Amino acid sequence: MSRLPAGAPIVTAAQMRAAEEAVFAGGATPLALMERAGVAVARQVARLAAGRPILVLAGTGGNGGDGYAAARLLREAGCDVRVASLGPPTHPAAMTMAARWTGPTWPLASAASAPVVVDALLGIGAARPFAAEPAAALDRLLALADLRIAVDLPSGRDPGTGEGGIQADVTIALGALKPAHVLGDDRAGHVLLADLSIPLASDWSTLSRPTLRPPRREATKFTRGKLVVVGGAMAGAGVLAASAALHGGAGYVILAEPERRDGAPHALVRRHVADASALATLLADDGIGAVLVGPGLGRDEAAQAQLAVVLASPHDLVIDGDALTLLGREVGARIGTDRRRVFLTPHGGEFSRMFTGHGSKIAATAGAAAASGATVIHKGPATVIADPSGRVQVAADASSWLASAGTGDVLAGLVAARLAAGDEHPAETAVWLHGRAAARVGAGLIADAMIPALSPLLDRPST
Ligand SMILES: NC(=O)C1=CN([C@@H]2O[C@H](COP(=O)(O)OP(=O)(O)OC[C@H]3O[C@@H](n4cnc5c(N)ncnc54)[C@H](OP(=O)(O)O)[C@@H]3O)[C@@H](O)[C@H]2O)[C@@H](O)CC1
Ligand SMILES: Nc1ncnc2c1ncn2[C@@H]1O[C@H](COP(=O)(O)OP(=O)(O)O)[C@@H](O)[C@H]1O
Ligand SMILES: [K+]
Repeated sequence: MSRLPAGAPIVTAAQMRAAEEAVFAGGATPLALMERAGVAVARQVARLAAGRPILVLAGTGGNGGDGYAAARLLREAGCDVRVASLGPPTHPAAMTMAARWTGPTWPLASAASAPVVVDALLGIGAARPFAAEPAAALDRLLALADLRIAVDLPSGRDPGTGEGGIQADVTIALGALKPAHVLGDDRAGHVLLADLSIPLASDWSTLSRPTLRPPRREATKFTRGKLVVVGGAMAGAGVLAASAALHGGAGYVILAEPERRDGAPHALVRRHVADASALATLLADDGIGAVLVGPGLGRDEAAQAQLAVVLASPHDLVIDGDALTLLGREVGARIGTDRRRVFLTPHGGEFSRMFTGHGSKIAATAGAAAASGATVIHKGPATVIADPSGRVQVAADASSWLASAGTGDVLAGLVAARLAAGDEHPAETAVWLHGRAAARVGAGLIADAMIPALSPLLDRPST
C-alpha cells in the first residue's frame, strides 16, 4: 500500500455522486468533468508509461468515458495508444468521448495486450461481476502487461468495502478517495489521488498529521501524564505497553502487576497488586490521568475482578486485548462513557466479539463508536479510528511487518500515554506514531524494536 495523503476526505460512491451533482448545479457539464478526469488520468499514465505502448480498456459507462478521453489526450501527446472496448457506450458523456477518439479500437475479446494496460472498464458504478467472456479477455490482457493502471478503481472492486476487483499496480482515485482505496487487500496497488476540483465534505478522512509539542515549561512528571498500566498473567504484554507509554510521552508510568517483578526499563514504577482490592487502593488517586487495562490480562476470575475495579474507578480508560473479550456484547453498558473518555483498541476478532458490525469496516466501526460512546480503534491492515460524534480517520498505509505479536500492546500503551498527557486526539496521534515507528524499524520488526524508535518521532512529527 502506498503512502496516502494525510487528512484527505474519504467519500462513499453516493457522496461522490452527490458532490458531482452539486458541481453540475453550479454550471459545469458532465462532459467538462469527464474531460478533467481524462486530463488527470492521461498525465499520470504518460508519466508512468514512459514511452511504452498503452492499451486502454474502455467500459460502457462514465469510467469508460474517462478512458476514451485519456486515450485521445495521450495520442495527442504523441503516445502509442490503442483502445479495447467492452461495447458501445451508454453514458451520454462517454458517447461523446468515444466519438472524439479516432485512434485504433478493438473489441475486448480480440485485442492484443500492451506493456501498459489502463483499466477504464468499471469505476464506482460496477453493478455485478463480469460475464465469463469479458472476464477471460481481461485476465489475458492483464497477464501480459508490465504495468496495470486502474482508473478510479480496479474494475469489479466494491467501492464501499474494497472487496473483489482486478489486480492493479497503480490506481488513480478520481476526485476523492473512496473506502475501496483504503480498505481491502493490495489489489489497488499504489493509490494516487487526482484532484478534479470537486468540493467535498465528509466525516471520514485518512489519518491527519498530529500536532506534537514538547512538555510545557512548567511541566512536572505528574502533569505530563500519570498512567497506570494494569498488568496480568502475561508479563511481557504489560511491559511492552508501559514502555511504549514512557517513550510515547507519558511522564509517570506505573505498571501494576500480580507478582513481584523487576527489570528494565528502570524508569517504570512497578507496583505489586496482589488482588483486586490492592488495585482499587492504587487507583484511588486523583492524579491518575488514565488507566490501561487488557494487554496480557488473561480471562480468568482474577482478570474479571481486576477489570471490574478498573471500571468502577473514575479514570479515563484505554481498554485492549483480553479486557475487550471479557466485556463482549456488554461493552456499551459497562464502560461508563457518560462519566469519562474511553478508548477501545480491538483487532478484528475482538471487534466481532463486542459488536455486530454492518457494512464496510469504516461503517461498522463508526456504528460501534456511536453505540458504545467510546472511541474505537479497529486495528488491522487498515486501522479505522471512529469517535462517537461520527468522525472517522483511517490509517491505511502501515507496514505489514506490524502483523507481529505485541505490536498491539505497543499501540495500547501509546493511546494511554497520549490520553494521560492531555493530547486532544490521543487515538490519532498514537496510531500515527505507531505507524511511523514501524516504518523506521522496517522489515522483520519485533514489537520491542518499535519502542526506541518512538522517542525521536516526538521531536520530528513531520517524518
Ligand atoms: N465521480 C466523479 O466525480 C467523476 C466520475 N467519473 C467517472 O465515472 C465513473 C462512474 O461512472 P458510472 O456511474 O457510469 O459507472 P461505471 O463505473 O462506469 O460503471 C457503470 C457502467 O458499467 C456497466 N457495468 C456495470 N457492471 C458491469 C459488469 N459487471 N460488466 C459489464 N458492464 C458493467 C454499466 O452498464 P449497465 O449496468 O447499464 O448494463 C454502466 O454502463 C467513475 O468511477 C469515474 O471513473 C468522471 O468521468 C467524472 C468525474
Ligand atoms: N497486515 C497488517 N498491516 C499493517 N498493520 C497491521 C497488519 N496486521 C496487524 N497490524 C497492526 O499490528 C497491530 C497488531 O495488534 P494485535 O493484533 O492486537 O497484536 P498483539 O495483541 O499481539 O499485540 C495493530 O496495530 C494492527 O493494526
Ligand atoms: K477501472
